[in-house]
Amino acid sequence: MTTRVGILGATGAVGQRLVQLLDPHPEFEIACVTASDDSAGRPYGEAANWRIDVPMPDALADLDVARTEPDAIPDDVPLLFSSLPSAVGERVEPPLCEAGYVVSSNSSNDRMADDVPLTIPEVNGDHLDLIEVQRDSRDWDGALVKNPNCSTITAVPPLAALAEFGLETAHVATMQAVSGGGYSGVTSMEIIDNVLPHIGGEEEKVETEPTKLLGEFDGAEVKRHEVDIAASCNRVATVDGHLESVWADTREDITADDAARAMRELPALDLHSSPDQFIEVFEDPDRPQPRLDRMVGGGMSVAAGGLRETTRGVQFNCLAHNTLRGAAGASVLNGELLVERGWV
Ligand SMILES: NC(=O)C1=CN([C@@H]2O[C@H](COP(=O)(O)OP(=O)(O)OC[C@H]3O[C@@H](n4cnc5c(N)ncnc54)[C@H](OP(=O)(O)O)[C@@H]3O)[C@@H](O)[C@H]2O)C=CC1
Ligand SMILES: N[C@@H](CC(=O)OP(=O)(O)O)C(=O)O
Repeated sequence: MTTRVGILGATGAVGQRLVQLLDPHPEFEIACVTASDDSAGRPYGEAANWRIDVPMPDALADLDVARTEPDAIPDDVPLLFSSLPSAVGERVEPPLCEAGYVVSSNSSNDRMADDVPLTIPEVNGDHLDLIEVQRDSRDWDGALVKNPNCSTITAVPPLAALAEFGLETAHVATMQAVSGGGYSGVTSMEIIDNVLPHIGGEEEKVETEPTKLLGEFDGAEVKRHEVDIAASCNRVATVDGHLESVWADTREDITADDAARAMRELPALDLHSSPDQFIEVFEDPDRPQPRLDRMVGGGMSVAAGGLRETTRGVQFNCLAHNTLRGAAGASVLNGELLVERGWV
């Protein structure tokens, strides 16, 4: 049996990726797409300025875009995937949850709220049980679940693998693709022949979101992990795929081989969008690279490489496709887990 789903912000960069992933999905059926009032009432094929490298699904082109509010969304669509600007998400997601919809959201609003699960299914899928606490405290029939920032999603899986060695601190320097800023986020005059050494708010997210993701849920709250993270976030002239250099310090002695083994052994899940190998570890020191490796595991694996020992731990590079594993794919995976665990 398929679950009817809606996509909020379906005309945007991440929304189009959601359409790409959900249209052929065997467990979900796209029943509703929403966007701003400028797009509402128009067929999706006309409202969406389609820019990804697969054709727009025929079935979507004639579907009318709905307004992004509870009254405009059919009652028999229990699960909504949200890729709205965060200020819009902050305003519209809670009323939708109150109205009974389960919202799997990419947007950064409410990620760090104590009663909102922030999940990467392979790392902390058990945090979904926080929905019980959320429903009690907010008196909602629906639920709000978030996936992390795309740079956070890239660094956290390898760090989760290193947790067994007593992860104490991490320094992260990102090289982020232009698609992370959305279609009109970075102009060609800004980025060609250039690197932009600042992405507003990104460093704070990379420094704080991992403490929640790597934290322990005790049935009532998530006890934050004590890892101390410092980040420097940079925009580079790649289209897709965030590459990051990470220095991780551990309490216990660790070799590069120990780290590679721990990363390779972090289990994948058996969900439709799960890659076979969650972290793909490269031996070749000049991999992973964005153009060559962003599609490992269908764009859903995290790639790591360049592992070497330092005086206090290990250094490595890691990479994930920012609009697949880092955004739309992350939300779809959360949606699959929500259904599997009976929250939808
Ligand atoms: N790009 C990326 O790699 C990542 C993005 N994200 C997050 O995902 C979200 C979407 O990003 P992205 O797709 O790049 O953004 P876009 O600007 O490309 O798309 C925004 C979407 O939201 C809709 N929208 C805008 N304003 C409103 C409104 N007032 N009411 C209802 N709908 C509205 C737009 O509709 P319309 O077309 O009608 O304007 C469009 O569908 C953001 O929160 C972003 O931070 C997260 C991780 C990675
Ligand atoms: N800021 C990220 C993308 C993004 O939208 O992040 P967030 O989901 O935290 O707002 C980037 O530019 O690559």
